[in-house]
Amino acid sequence: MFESPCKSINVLDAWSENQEELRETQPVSSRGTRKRQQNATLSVSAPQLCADDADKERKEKKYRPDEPIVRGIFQIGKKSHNVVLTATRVTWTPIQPETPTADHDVKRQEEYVELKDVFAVKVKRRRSAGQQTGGTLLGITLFQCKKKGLKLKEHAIHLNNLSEDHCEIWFKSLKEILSGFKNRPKSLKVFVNPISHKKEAYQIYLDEVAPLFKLADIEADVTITKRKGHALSILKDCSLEEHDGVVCVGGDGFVAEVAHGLLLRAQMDAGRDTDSIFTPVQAALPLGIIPAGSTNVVACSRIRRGMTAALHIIMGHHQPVDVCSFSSMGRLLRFGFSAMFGFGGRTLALAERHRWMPPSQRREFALIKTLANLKPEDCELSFITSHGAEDQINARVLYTIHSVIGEHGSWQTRQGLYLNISIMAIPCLCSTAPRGLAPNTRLNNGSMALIAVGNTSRSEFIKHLKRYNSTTNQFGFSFIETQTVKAVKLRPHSQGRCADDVSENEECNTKTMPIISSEGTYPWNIDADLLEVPSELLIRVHPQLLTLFGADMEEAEEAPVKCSCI
Ligand SMILES: Nc1ncnc2c1ncn2[C@@H]1O[C@H](COP(=O)(O)OP(=O)(O)OP(=O)(O)O)[C@@H](O)[C@H]1O
Repeated sequence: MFESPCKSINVLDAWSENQEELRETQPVSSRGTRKRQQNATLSVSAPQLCADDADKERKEKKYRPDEPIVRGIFQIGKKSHNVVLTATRVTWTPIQPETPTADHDVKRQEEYVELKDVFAVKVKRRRSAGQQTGGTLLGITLFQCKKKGLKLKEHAIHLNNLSEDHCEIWFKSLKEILSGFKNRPKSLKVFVNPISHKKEAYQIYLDEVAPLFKLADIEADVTITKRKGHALSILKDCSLEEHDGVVCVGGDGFVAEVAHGLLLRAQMDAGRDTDSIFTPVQAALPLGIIPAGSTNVVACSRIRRGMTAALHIIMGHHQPVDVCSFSSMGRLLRFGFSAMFGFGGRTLALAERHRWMPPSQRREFALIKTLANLKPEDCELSFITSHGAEDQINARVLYTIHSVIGEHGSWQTRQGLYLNISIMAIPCLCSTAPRGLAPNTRLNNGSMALIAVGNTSRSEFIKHLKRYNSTTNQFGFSFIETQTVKAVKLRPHSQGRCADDVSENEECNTKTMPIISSEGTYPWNIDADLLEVPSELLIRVHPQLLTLFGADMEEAEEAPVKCSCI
Protein backbone atom coordinates (compact mmCIF):
# COMPACT_ATOMS: atom_id res chain seq x y z
CA MET A 1 0.00 0.00 0.00
CA PHE A 2 1.06 3.48 -0.71
CA GLU A 3 2.09 5.75 2.12
CA SER A 4 0.41 9.13 1.94
CA PRO A 5 2.77 11.70 0.54
CA CYS A 6 3.17 15.25 1.78
CA LYS A 7 0.58 17.71 0.58
CA SER A 8 1.39 19.35 -2.70
CA ILE A 9 1.96 23.06 -2.97
CA ASN A 10 -1.25 23.40 -4.98
CA VAL A 11 -3.40 21.84 -2.37
CA LEU A 12 -1.55 23.44 0.50
CA ASP A 13 -2.28 26.81 -1.06
CA ALA A 14 -5.92 26.15 -0.57
CA TRP A 15 -5.44 24.96 2.97
CA SER A 16 -3.04 27.44 4.41
CA GLU A 17 -3.69 30.91 5.59
CA ASN A 18 -0.71 32.74 7.07
CA GLN A 19 1.03 30.31 9.40
CA GLU A 20 -2.04 28.29 10.23
CA GLU A 21 -1.88 24.61 9.56
CA LEU A 22 -5.24 23.27 8.59
CA ARG A 23 -6.21 19.63 8.99
CA GLU A 24 -9.33 17.63 8.61
CA THR A 25 -10.61 16.35 11.93
CA GLN A 26 -13.96 15.32 13.15
CA PRO A 27 -15.08 18.17 15.41
CA VAL A 28 -14.67 17.24 19.06
CA SER A 29 -16.39 19.10 21.85
CA SER A 30 -13.75 20.16 24.30
CA ARG A 31 -14.46 22.42 27.18
CA GLY A 32 -11.30 24.40 26.65
CA THR A 33 -12.13 25.02 23.05
CA ARG A 34 -15.64 26.05 23.92
CA LYS A 35 -14.33 28.54 26.45
CA ARG A 36 -11.98 30.03 23.89
CA GLN A 37 -14.86 30.31 21.48
CA GLN A 38 -16.91 32.32 23.91
CA ASN A 39 -14.12 34.85 24.13
CA ALA A 40 -13.52 34.89 20.42
CA THR A 41 -14.37 37.89 18.34
CA LEU A 42 -15.85 36.03 15.37
CA SER A 43 -19.62 36.18 15.20
CA VAL A 44 -21.06 32.85 16.24
CA SER A 45 -24.67 31.85 16.24
CA ALA A 46 -26.12 28.69 17.69
CA PRO A 47 -27.38 26.45 14.94
CA GLN A 48 -31.12 26.20 14.64
CA LEU A 49 -31.11 22.47 15.33
CA CYS A 50 -29.24 20.76 18.09
CA ALA A 51 -26.68 18.19 16.89
CA ASP A 52 -28.44 14.91 17.80
CA ASP A 53 -31.93 15.98 16.79
CA ALA A 54 -30.65 17.42 13.57
CA ASP A 55 -28.82 14.20 12.79
CA LYS A 56 -31.90 12.07 13.40
CA GLU A 57 -34.21 14.40 11.56
CA ARG A 58 -31.86 14.64 8.61
CA LYS A 59 -31.59 10.89 8.25
CA GLU A 60 -35.33 10.36 8.43
CA LYS A 61 -36.39 13.17 6.22
CA LYS A 62 -36.18 13.48 2.45
CA TYR A 63 -35.62 17.11 1.55
CA ARG A 64 -36.90 18.92 -1.50
CA PRO A 65 -34.03 20.40 -3.55
CA ASP A 66 -34.77 23.96 -2.37
CA GLU A 67 -35.81 23.16 1.21
CA PRO A 68 -33.36 24.39 3.88
CA ILE A 69 -31.67 21.56 5.79
CA VAL A 70 -29.52 23.73 8.02
CA ARG A 71 -29.22 27.51 8.45
CA GLY A 72 -26.47 29.38 10.24
CA ILE A 73 -24.18 32.34 10.38
CA PHE A 74 -20.60 32.09 9.14
CA GLN A 75 -17.91 34.57 8.44
CA ILE A 76 -16.96 34.36 4.76
CA GLY A 77 -14.11 36.62 3.77
CA LYS A 78 -14.36 39.56 6.12
CA LYS A 79 -18.18 39.64 6.46
CA SER A 80 -20.74 37.70 8.42
CA HIS A 81 -23.20 35.86 6.21
CA ASN A 82 -26.48 34.06 6.56
CA VAL A 83 -25.76 30.61 5.13
CA VAL A 84 -28.36 28.08 4.05
CA LEU A 85 -27.76 24.45 3.11
CA THR A 86 -30.29 22.70 0.86
CA ALA A 87 -29.95 19.27 -0.75
CA THR A 88 -28.43 20.85 -3.86
CA ARG A 89 -26.53 23.98 -2.83
CA VAL A 90 -25.00 26.17 -0.14
CA THR A 91 -26.19 29.78 -0.42
CA TRP A 92 -24.79 32.75 1.51
CA THR A 93 -25.96 36.33 1.83
CA PRO A 94 -24.14 39.12 3.72
CA ILE A 95 -25.80 40.27 6.93
CA GLN A 96 -26.63 43.94 6.59
CA PRO A 97 -28.70 46.47 8.57
CA GLU A 98 -32.24 46.64 7.23
CA THR A 99 -33.01 49.37 4.70
CA PRO A 100 -36.14 49.97 2.59
CA THR A 101 -34.33 48.45 -0.41
CA ALA A 102 -32.82 45.57 1.56
CA ASP A 103 -34.69 42.85 -0.32
CA HIS A 104 -33.40 43.99 -3.67
CA ASP A 105 -29.82 44.38 -2.41
CA VAL A 106 -29.76 41.00 -0.72
CA LYS A 107 -30.85 39.22 -3.90
CA ARG A 108 -27.97 40.82 -5.75
CA GLN A 109 -25.41 39.85 -3.14
CA GLU A 110 -26.54 36.27 -2.75
CA GLU A 111 -23.89 33.75 -3.72
CA TYR A 112 -24.00 29.99 -3.86
CA VAL A 113 -22.11 26.85 -4.71
CA GLU A 114 -23.82 23.81 -6.21
CA LEU A 115 -23.07 20.68 -4.17
CA LYS A 116 -22.61 18.70 -7.37
CA ASP A 117 -19.46 20.83 -7.83
CA VAL A 118 -18.17 20.29 -4.27
CA PHE A 119 -15.84 17.32 -3.85
CA ALA A 120 -14.74 17.63 -0.22
CA VAL A 121 -15.64 19.21 3.08
CA LYS A 122 -13.15 19.56 5.90
CA VAL A 123 -13.15 20.94 9.41
CA LYS A 124 -10.58 23.67 9.55
CA ARG A 125 -8.35 24.07 12.65
CA ARG A 126 -5.38 26.17 13.54
CA ARG A 127 -2.46 24.04 14.73
CA SER A 128 1.02 24.96 15.64
CA ALA A 129 3.88 23.42 13.69
CA GLY A 130 4.20 19.69 14.43
CA GLN A 131 0.88 19.46 16.26
CA GLN A 132 -0.97 16.37 15.05
CA THR A 133 -4.31 16.53 16.87
CA GLY A 134 -6.64 19.08 18.39
CA GLY A 135 -6.14 22.72 17.56
CA THR A 136 -8.43 25.70 17.56
CA LEU A 137 -11.52 25.26 15.45
CA LEU A 138 -11.83 27.87 12.73
CA GLY A 139 -14.82 26.59 10.77
CA ILE A 140 -15.39 24.36 7.77
CA THR A 141 -13.99 24.47 4.28
CA LEU A 142 -15.76 23.39 1.10
CA PHE A 143 -13.61 22.31 -1.84
CA GLN A 144 -15.22 23.15 -5.13
CA CYS A 145 -14.25 21.82 -8.55
CA LYS A 146 -14.28 24.84 -10.88
CA LYS A 147 -14.26 24.69 -14.67
CA LYS A 148 -11.96 27.14 -16.44
CA GLY A 149 -12.13 26.54 -20.17
CA LEU A 150 -11.20 22.89 -20.59
CA LYS A 151 -9.35 22.75 -17.29
CA LEU A 152 -10.67 21.91 -13.84
CA LYS A 153 -9.29 23.64 -10.76
CA GLU A 154 -9.93 23.24 -7.07
CA HIS A 155 -11.22 26.24 -5.17
CA ALA A 156 -11.60 26.47 -1.38
CA ILE A 157 -14.56 28.24 0.25
CA HIS A 158 -13.94 28.92 3.94
CA LEU A 159 -17.00 29.16 6.21
CA ASN A 160 -15.62 30.43 9.52
CA ASN A 161 -17.39 29.77 12.78
CA LEU A 162 -15.89 28.83 16.14
CA SER A 163 -18.77 26.71 17.44
CA GLU A 164 -18.00 22.98 17.58
CA ASP A 165 -21.70 22.02 17.57
CA HIS A 166 -22.52 24.32 14.73
CA CYS A 167 -19.65 23.07 12.58
CA GLU A 168 -20.43 19.46 13.44
CA ILE A 169 -23.99 19.74 12.13
CA TRP A 170 -22.81 21.41 8.95
CA PHE A 171 -19.94 18.97 8.46
CA LYS A 172 -22.18 15.91 8.93
CA SER A 173 -24.95 17.30 6.73
CA LEU A 174 -22.53 18.16 3.95
CA LYS A 175 -20.70 14.82 4.20
CA GLU A 176 -23.98 12.97 3.95
CA ILE A 177 -25.05 14.82 0.83
CA LEU A 178 -21.63 14.42 -0.80
CA SER A 179 -21.57 10.68 -0.10
CA GLY A 180 -24.83 10.42 -2.05
CA PHE A 181 -23.08 11.10 -5.38
CA LYS A 182 -22.87 7.50 -6.54
CA ASN A 183 -20.43 7.95 -9.45
CA ARG A 184 -17.72 9.35 -7.20
CA PRO A 185 -15.10 6.72 -6.36
CA LYS A 186 -14.13 5.90 -2.80
CA SER A 187 -11.39 3.41 -3.55
CA LEU A 188 -9.05 3.27 -6.56
CA LYS A 189 -6.43 0.87 -7.86
CA VAL A 190 -3.58 3.04 -9.14
CA PHE A 191 -0.73 1.97 -11.45
CA VAL A 192 2.26 4.24 -11.95
CA ASN A 193 4.85 3.66 -14.67
CA PRO A 194 8.08 4.96 -13.10
CA ILE A 195 9.92 5.04 -16.44
CA SER A 196 7.38 7.11 -18.41
CA HIS A 197 8.82 10.06 -20.30
CA LYS A 198 11.67 11.41 -18.12
CA LYS A 199 10.72 9.21 -15.15
CA GLU A 200 8.54 11.88 -13.56
CA ALA A 201 5.22 9.93 -13.43
CA TYR A 202 5.46 9.09 -9.73
CA GLN A 203 6.35 12.69 -8.84
CA ILE A 204 3.36 13.91 -10.89
CA TYR A 205 1.20 11.49 -8.93
CA LEU A 206 2.63 12.65 -5.59
CA ASP A 207 2.41 16.36 -6.38
CA GLU A 208 -0.79 16.72 -8.39
CA VAL A 209 -2.97 13.72 -7.74
CA ALA A 210 -2.41 12.08 -4.33
CA PRO A 211 -3.16 15.26 -2.32
CA LEU A 212 -6.48 15.67 -4.14
CA PHE A 213 -7.40 12.01 -3.60
CA LYS A 214 -6.59 12.46 0.09
CA LEU A 215 -8.68 15.59 0.28
CA ALA A 216 -11.61 13.72 -1.27
CA ASP A 217 -11.14 10.76 1.16
CA ILE A 218 -10.36 8.40 -1.69
CA GLU A 219 -8.32 5.34 -0.76
CA ALA A 220 -5.62 4.65 -3.31
CA ASP A 221 -3.94 1.27 -3.62
CA VAL A 222 -0.81 2.27 -5.55
CA THR A 223 1.48 -0.05 -7.52
CA ILE A 224 4.66 1.30 -9.03
CA THR A 225 5.30 -1.13 -11.86
CA LYS A 226 8.57 -3.04 -11.98
CA ARG A 227 8.53 -4.12 -15.62
CA LYS A 228 6.54 -3.98 -18.83
CA GLY A 229 3.45 -6.17 -18.44
CA HIS A 230 3.46 -5.90 -14.63
CA ALA A 231 0.17 -3.94 -14.52
CA LEU A 232 -1.39 -6.40 -16.97
CA SER A 233 -0.45 -9.43 -14.87
CA ILE A 234 -1.80 -7.80 -11.69
CA LEU A 235 -5.07 -6.87 -13.41
CA LYS A 236 -5.57 -10.45 -14.56
CA ASP A 237 -5.51 -11.79 -10.99
CA CYS A 238 -6.20 -9.11 -8.42
CA SER A 239 -9.47 -8.56 -6.63
CA LEU A 240 -11.21 -5.54 -8.11
CA GLU A 241 -14.37 -5.83 -6.06
CA GLU A 242 -13.39 -3.34 -3.40
CA HIS A 243 -12.41 -0.71 -5.97
CA ASP A 244 -14.54 1.81 -7.84
CA GLY A 245 -12.04 2.49 -10.60
CA VAL A 246 -8.55 1.92 -11.97
CA VAL A 247 -6.11 4.77 -12.58
CA CYS A 248 -2.92 4.70 -14.63
CA VAL A 249 -0.18 7.32 -14.51
CA GLY A 250 1.93 7.20 -17.65
CA GLY A 251 1.95 7.57 -21.43
CA ASP A 252 0.03 5.94 -24.26
CA GLY A 253 1.88 2.62 -24.11
CA PHE A 254 1.05 2.27 -20.43
CA VAL A 255 -2.57 3.40 -20.87
CA ALA A 256 -2.93 0.78 -23.57
CA GLU A 257 -1.49 -1.91 -21.27
CA VAL A 258 -3.84 -1.03 -18.41
CA ALA A 259 -6.91 -0.63 -20.67
CA HIS A 260 -6.09 -4.00 -22.26
CA GLY A 261 -5.68 -5.56 -18.81
CA LEU A 262 -9.00 -4.19 -17.59
CA LEU A 263 -10.83 -5.42 -20.69
CA LEU A 264 -9.09 -8.80 -20.74
CA ARG A 265 -10.06 -9.28 -17.11
CA ALA A 266 -13.69 -8.51 -17.99
CA GLN A 267 -13.62 -11.15 -20.75
CA MET A 268 -12.07 -13.71 -18.37
CA ASP A 269 -14.67 -12.95 -15.69
CA ALA A 270 -17.44 -13.29 -18.30
CA GLY A 271 -16.02 -16.60 -19.61
CA ARG A 272 -15.34 -15.30 -23.13
CA ASP A 273 -13.07 -17.42 -25.33
CA THR A 274 -10.40 -14.99 -26.52
CA ASP A 275 -9.04 -17.65 -28.90
CA SER A 276 -12.03 -17.00 -31.11
CA ILE A 277 -13.77 -14.05 -32.72
CA PHE A 278 -16.08 -13.13 -29.88
CA THR A 279 -18.28 -10.24 -28.80
CA PRO A 280 -16.49 -8.62 -25.86
CA VAL A 281 -18.18 -7.47 -22.67
CA GLN A 282 -17.64 -4.03 -21.16
CA ALA A 283 -14.96 -3.40 -18.53
CA ALA A 284 -16.31 -3.64 -14.99
CA LEU A 285 -14.59 -0.48 -13.73
CA PRO A 286 -13.94 2.95 -15.22
CA LEU A 287 -10.36 3.89 -16.09
CA GLY A 288 -8.74 7.19 -15.11
CA ILE A 289 -5.70 8.42 -17.01
CA ILE A 290 -3.13 10.80 -15.51
CA PRO A 291 -1.03 11.86 -18.51
CA ALA A 292 2.69 11.54 -17.75
CA GLY A 293 4.25 10.02 -20.86
CA SER A 294 6.20 11.07 -23.92
CA THR A 295 3.07 10.60 -26.01
CA ASN A 296 -0.36 11.10 -24.46
CA VAL A 297 -2.79 10.92 -27.38
CA VAL A 298 -5.33 8.87 -25.45
CA ALA A 299 -5.19 11.30 -22.55
CA CYS A 300 -5.01 14.38 -24.79
CA SER A 301 -8.12 13.35 -26.70
CA ARG A 302 -9.78 14.10 -23.37
CA ILE A 303 -7.64 15.80 -20.74
CA ARG A 304 -4.04 16.98 -20.65
CA ARG A 305 -3.25 17.97 -17.11
CA GLY A 306 -2.80 15.95 -13.95
CA MET A 307 -5.00 18.15 -11.78
CA THR A 308 -7.83 18.25 -14.34
CA ALA A 309 -7.60 14.49 -14.82
CA ALA A 310 -7.58 13.90 -11.04
CA LEU A 311 -10.61 16.14 -10.52
CA HIS A 312 -12.57 14.34 -13.25
CA ILE A 313 -11.82 11.08 -11.40
CA ILE A 314 -12.82 12.52 -8.01
CA MET A 315 -16.04 14.04 -9.39
CA GLY A 316 -16.91 10.71 -11.06
CA HIS A 317 -17.28 12.23 -14.52
CA HIS A 318 -17.75 9.35 -16.93
CA GLN A 319 -16.93 9.26 -20.61
CA PRO A 320 -17.71 6.10 -22.62
CA VAL A 321 -15.10 5.33 -25.26
CA ASP A 322 -14.99 3.03 -28.29
CA VAL A 323 -12.28 0.41 -28.20
CA CYS A 324 -10.70 -1.69 -30.97
CA SER A 325 -9.82 -5.36 -30.72
CA PHE A 326 -6.81 -6.61 -32.65
CA SER A 327 -6.93 -10.30 -33.65
CA SER A 328 -4.72 -12.46 -35.79
CA MET A 329 -5.52 -15.98 -36.99
CA GLY A 330 -8.73 -15.94 -34.93
CA ARG A 331 -6.97 -15.08 -31.65
CA LEU A 332 -7.26 -11.86 -29.72
CA LEU A 333 -3.89 -10.13 -29.52
CA ARG A 334 -5.03 -7.12 -27.56
CA PHE A 335 -7.50 -4.28 -27.06
CA GLY A 336 -6.50 -0.70 -27.91
CA PHE A 337 -7.52 2.62 -29.41
CA SER A 338 -5.36 3.15 -32.49
CA ALA A 339 -3.08 1.31 -34.89
CA MET A 340 -0.55 2.29 -37.53
CA PHE A 341 1.02 0.07 -40.13
CA GLY A 342 3.80 0.94 -42.57
CA PHE A 343 5.54 4.21 -41.77
CA GLY A 344 4.02 4.41 -38.25
CA GLY A 345 4.91 0.84 -37.31
CA ARG A 346 8.35 1.00 -38.87
CA THR A 347 9.23 4.26 -37.07
CA LEU A 348 8.23 2.83 -33.70
CA ALA A 349 10.15 -0.41 -34.32
CA LEU A 350 13.29 1.60 -35.07
CA ALA A 351 12.78 3.87 -32.04
CA GLU A 352 12.39 0.81 -29.80
CA ARG A 353 15.73 -0.51 -30.99
CA HIS A 354 17.28 2.76 -29.80
CA ARG A 355 15.72 2.81 -26.32
CA TRP A 356 19.06 3.91 -24.89
CA MET A 357 18.50 7.34 -26.46
CA PRO A 358 16.45 9.99 -24.62
CA PRO A 359 12.77 9.72 -25.69
CA SER A 360 12.46 12.81 -27.88
CA GLN A 361 15.84 12.20 -29.51
CA ARG A 362 15.04 8.59 -30.35
CA ARG A 363 11.63 9.53 -31.77
CA GLU A 364 13.15 12.22 -34.02
CA PHE A 365 15.97 9.90 -35.06
CA ALA A 366 13.55 7.11 -35.96
CA LEU A 367 11.26 9.49 -37.84
CA ILE A 368 14.07 10.95 -39.94
CA LYS A 369 15.67 7.58 -40.62
CA THR A 370 12.35 6.01 -41.65
CA LEU A 371 11.58 8.99 -43.86
CA ALA A 372 14.99 8.63 -45.47
CA ASN A 373 14.23 4.96 -46.19
CA LEU A 374 10.60 5.62 -47.09
CA LYS A 375 9.05 2.71 -48.89
CA PRO A 376 5.54 1.47 -49.57
CA GLU A 377 4.11 -1.84 -48.44
CA ASP A 378 2.23 -4.12 -50.78
CA CYS A 379 -0.99 -5.04 -48.96
CA GLU A 380 -4.52 -6.23 -49.26
CA LEU A 381 -6.72 -3.86 -47.30
CA SER A 382 -10.34 -4.85 -46.59
CA PHE A 383 -12.89 -2.93 -44.58
CA ILE A 384 -16.56 -2.69 -43.69
CA THR A 385 -17.86 0.84 -43.78
CA SER A 386 -19.83 2.11 -40.86
CA HIS A 387 -23.59 2.60 -41.31
CA GLY A 388 -24.30 6.11 -42.56
CA ALA A 389 -20.60 6.82 -43.04
CA GLU A 390 -19.61 9.41 -45.57
CA ASP A 391 -17.04 8.23 -48.03
CA GLN A 392 -14.26 10.70 -48.39
CA ILE A 393 -12.49 9.15 -51.31
CA ASN A 394 -10.52 11.72 -53.21
CA ALA A 395 -11.22 12.44 -56.84
CA ARG A 396 -8.35 10.40 -58.15
CA VAL A 397 -8.12 6.92 -56.70
CA LEU A 398 -4.68 5.47 -57.17
CA TYR A 399 -5.39 1.94 -56.22
CA THR A 400 -6.84 -0.99 -58.03
CA ILE A 401 -10.18 -1.37 -56.37
CA HIS A 402 -11.67 -4.75 -56.00
CA SER A 403 -14.97 -4.43 -54.28
CA VAL A 404 -15.46 -7.86 -52.88
CA ILE A 405 -18.89 -8.62 -51.59
CA GLY A 406 -18.10 -10.73 -48.54
CA GLU A 407 -20.26 -13.32 -46.87
CA HIS A 408 -22.12 -10.62 -45.00
CA GLY A 409 -22.23 -8.49 -48.10
CA SER A 410 -20.15 -5.60 -46.81
CA TRP A 411 -16.40 -6.19 -47.07
CA GLN A 412 -14.65 -3.98 -49.61
CA THR A 413 -11.09 -4.75 -50.64
CA ARG A 414 -8.25 -2.63 -51.99
CA GLN A 415 -5.04 -4.03 -53.32
CA GLY A 416 -1.98 -1.81 -53.65
CA LEU A 417 1.11 -0.10 -52.35
CA TYR A 418 0.67 1.91 -49.16
CA LEU A 419 3.10 4.13 -47.27
CA ASN A 420 1.01 4.16 -44.12
CA ILE A 421 -2.33 2.85 -42.92
CA SER A 422 -3.90 4.19 -39.72
CA ILE A 423 -6.99 2.85 -38.00
CA MET A 424 -8.20 4.96 -35.09
CA ALA A 425 -11.22 4.69 -32.80
CA ILE A 426 -10.46 8.02 -31.08
CA PRO A 427 -9.31 11.38 -32.53
CA CYS A 428 -5.78 11.06 -31.04
CA LEU A 429 -5.24 14.74 -30.26
CA CYS A 430 -1.67 15.74 -29.52
CA SER A 431 0.49 18.83 -29.62
CA THR A 432 1.83 18.01 -33.10
CA ALA A 433 -1.70 17.27 -34.39
CA PRO A 434 -4.00 19.65 -32.49
CA ARG A 435 -7.03 18.60 -34.55
CA GLY A 436 -6.06 14.99 -34.03
CA LEU A 437 -4.37 12.26 -36.04
CA ALA A 438 -7.93 11.20 -36.93
CA PRO A 439 -10.07 14.35 -36.69
CA ASN A 440 -12.99 12.66 -38.41
CA THR A 441 -13.76 10.28 -35.59
CA ARG A 442 -15.11 10.84 -32.09
CA LEU A 443 -14.48 9.11 -28.79
CA ASN A 444 -17.71 7.14 -28.92
CA ASN A 445 -19.33 7.35 -32.34
CA GLY A 446 -19.16 3.58 -32.79
CA SER A 447 -16.79 3.72 -35.73
CA MET A 448 -13.10 4.00 -36.59
CA ALA A 449 -11.27 6.28 -38.99
CA LEU A 450 -9.35 4.42 -41.68
CA ILE A 451 -6.65 6.57 -43.28
CA ALA A 452 -4.83 4.84 -46.11
CA VAL A 453 -1.87 6.73 -47.53
CA GLY A 454 -0.95 5.31 -50.91
CA ASN A 455 2.39 5.37 -52.62
CA THR A 456 3.76 8.80 -53.47
CA SER A 457 7.01 10.76 -53.47
CA ARG A 458 8.80 11.51 -50.20
CA SER A 459 8.21 15.25 -50.62
CA GLU A 460 4.44 14.77 -51.06
CA PHE A 461 4.35 12.46 -48.03
CA ILE A 462 6.23 15.02 -45.92
CA LYS A 463 3.77 17.70 -47.11
CA HIS A 464 0.94 15.48 -45.82
CA LEU A 465 2.70 14.93 -42.45
CA LYS A 466 3.33 18.66 -42.03
CA ARG A 467 -0.36 19.41 -42.48
CA TYR A 468 -1.14 17.59 -39.21
CA ASN A 469 0.43 20.57 -37.50
CA SER A 470 -1.78 23.13 -39.26
CA THR A 471 -5.49 23.59 -39.76
CA THR A 472 -5.27 22.61 -43.44
CA ASN A 473 -6.90 19.29 -44.33
CA GLN A 474 -4.11 16.75 -43.95
CA PHE A 475 -6.04 14.27 -46.06
CA GLY A 476 -6.60 16.57 -49.02
CA PHE A 477 -4.24 14.63 -51.31
CA SER A 478 -5.10 12.39 -54.21
CA PHE A 479 -2.98 9.55 -52.76
CA ILE A 480 -4.95 9.44 -49.48
CA GLU A 481 -8.23 7.65 -48.94
CA THR A 482 -10.23 7.98 -45.72
CA GLN A 483 -13.16 5.85 -44.68
CA THR A 484 -15.35 5.55 -41.62
CA VAL A 485 -15.33 1.86 -40.79
CA LYS A 486 -16.47 -0.84 -38.37
CA ALA A 487 -13.83 -3.44 -39.24
CA VAL A 488 -10.55 -3.61 -41.12
CA LYS A 489 -8.46 -6.55 -42.33
CA LEU A 490 -4.90 -5.91 -43.42
CA ARG A 491 -2.79 -8.57 -45.09
CA PRO A 492 0.75 -7.56 -46.12
CA HIS A 493 2.10 -9.45 -49.12
CA SER A 494 5.78 -8.84 -48.51
CA GLN A 495 8.20 -11.68 -48.15
CA GLY A 496 11.91 -11.70 -47.61
CA ARG A 497 14.54 -9.71 -45.81
CA CYS A 498 13.50 -7.21 -43.21
CA ALA A 499 13.97 -3.58 -44.21
CA ASP A 500 14.87 -2.75 -40.63
CA ASP A 501 17.65 -5.32 -40.78
CA VAL A 502 19.40 -3.02 -43.21
CA SER A 503 22.41 -1.72 -41.36
CA GLU A 504 22.22 1.91 -40.29
CA ASN A 505 24.72 3.10 -42.87
CA GLU A 506 23.40 0.95 -45.69
CA GLU A 507 21.29 2.81 -48.20
CA CYS A 508 17.95 1.21 -48.92
CA ASN A 509 17.15 1.74 -52.58
CA THR A 510 14.70 -1.02 -53.26
CA LYS A 511 11.34 0.64 -53.61
CA THR A 512 9.46 -2.42 -52.53
CA MET A 513 11.75 -3.50 -49.69
CA PRO A 514 9.30 -5.22 -47.35
CA ILE A 515 9.10 -4.57 -43.64
CA ILE A 516 8.72 -8.16 -42.56
CA SER A 517 11.17 -9.02 -39.80
CA SER A 518 13.52 -12.00 -39.77
CA GLU A 519 10.98 -13.75 -37.50
CA GLY A 520 8.34 -13.24 -40.18
CA THR A 521 6.37 -10.62 -38.27
CA TYR A 522 5.27 -7.10 -39.21
CA PRO A 523 5.68 -4.15 -36.85
CA TRP A 524 2.44 -2.43 -35.84
CA ASN A 525 2.24 0.69 -33.73
CA ILE A 526 -0.69 -0.01 -31.39
CA ASP A 527 -1.16 2.99 -29.10
CA ALA A 528 2.58 3.76 -29.21
CA ASP A 529 3.34 0.17 -28.24
CA LEU A 530 5.13 -2.12 -30.68
CA LEU A 531 3.18 -5.23 -31.66
CA GLU A 532 4.80 -7.80 -33.93
CA VAL A 533 2.04 -9.45 -35.97
CA PRO A 534 2.79 -12.61 -37.94
CA SER A 535 0.13 -12.29 -40.62
CA GLU A 536 -3.22 -10.68 -41.35
CA LEU A 537 -4.57 -8.42 -38.60
CA LEU A 538 -8.30 -8.03 -38.02
CA ILE A 539 -9.34 -4.81 -36.29
CA ARG A 540 -12.90 -4.40 -35.05
CA VAL A 541 -14.47 -1.48 -33.22
CA HIS A 542 -16.54 -2.13 -30.09
CA PRO A 543 -18.74 0.85 -29.26
CA GLN A 544 -18.37 2.20 -25.72
CA LEU A 545 -16.56 -0.88 -24.42
CA LEU A 546 -14.64 1.13 -21.85
CA THR A 547 -15.67 3.99 -19.57
CA LEU A 548 -13.02 6.58 -18.86
CA PHE A 549 -13.10 9.12 -16.06
CA GLY A 550 -13.25 12.48 -17.79
CA ALA A 551 -14.92 14.49 -20.48
CA ASP A 552 -14.63 14.71 -24.24
CA MET A 553 -12.43 17.42 -25.71
CA GLU A 554 -13.10 18.65 -29.21
CA GLU A 555 -9.66 20.20 -29.59
CA ALA A 556 -6.24 20.13 -27.94
CA GLU A 557 -5.90 22.57 -25.04
CA GLU A 558 -2.69 24.18 -26.12
CA ALA A 559 -1.56 26.01 -29.22
CA PRO A 560 0.00 23.75 -31.85
CA VAL A 561 3.64 22.91 -31.28
CA LYS A 562 5.93 22.79 -34.29
CA CYS A 563 7.46 19.41 -34.87
CA SER A 564 11.16 20.10 -35.22
CA CYS A 565 12.00 17.12 -37.35
CA ILE A 566 9.81 17.62 -40.44
N1 LIG B 1 8.55 -0.51 -14.67
C1 LIG B 1 8.59 -0.58 -15.99
N2 LIG B 1 9.75 -0.81 -16.64
C2 LIG B 1 9.82 -0.85 -17.98
N3 LIG B 1 8.73 -0.66 -18.81
C3 LIG B 1 7.54 -0.43 -18.22
C4 LIG B 1 7.41 -0.39 -16.78
N4 LIG B 1 6.11 -0.14 -16.49
C5 LIG B 1 5.45 -0.04 -17.67
N5 LIG B 1 6.30 -0.21 -18.71
C6 LIG B 1 6.02 -0.12 -20.16
O1 LIG B 1 6.66 1.06 -20.67
C7 LIG B 1 6.06 1.39 -21.93
C8 LIG B 1 6.08 2.88 -22.17
O2 LIG B 1 5.37 3.49 -21.15
P1 LIG B 1 4.63 4.89 -21.27
O3 LIG B 1 3.73 4.89 -22.44
O4 LIG B 1 4.06 5.19 -19.93
O5 LIG B 1 5.85 5.90 -21.43
P2 LIG B 1 6.23 6.87 -22.59
O6 LIG B 1 7.33 7.74 -22.10
O7 LIG B 1 5.05 7.59 -23.15
O8 LIG B 1 6.75 5.83 -23.58
P3 LIG B 1 7.32 6.06 -25.03
O9 LIG B 1 8.69 6.62 -24.82
O10 LIG B 1 7.31 4.64 -25.56
O11 LIG B 1 6.38 6.98 -25.72
C9 LIG B 1 4.68 0.79 -21.88
O12 LIG B 1 4.59 -0.17 -22.89
C10 LIG B 1 4.58 0.12 -20.51
O13 LIG B 1 3.90 -1.10 -20.58
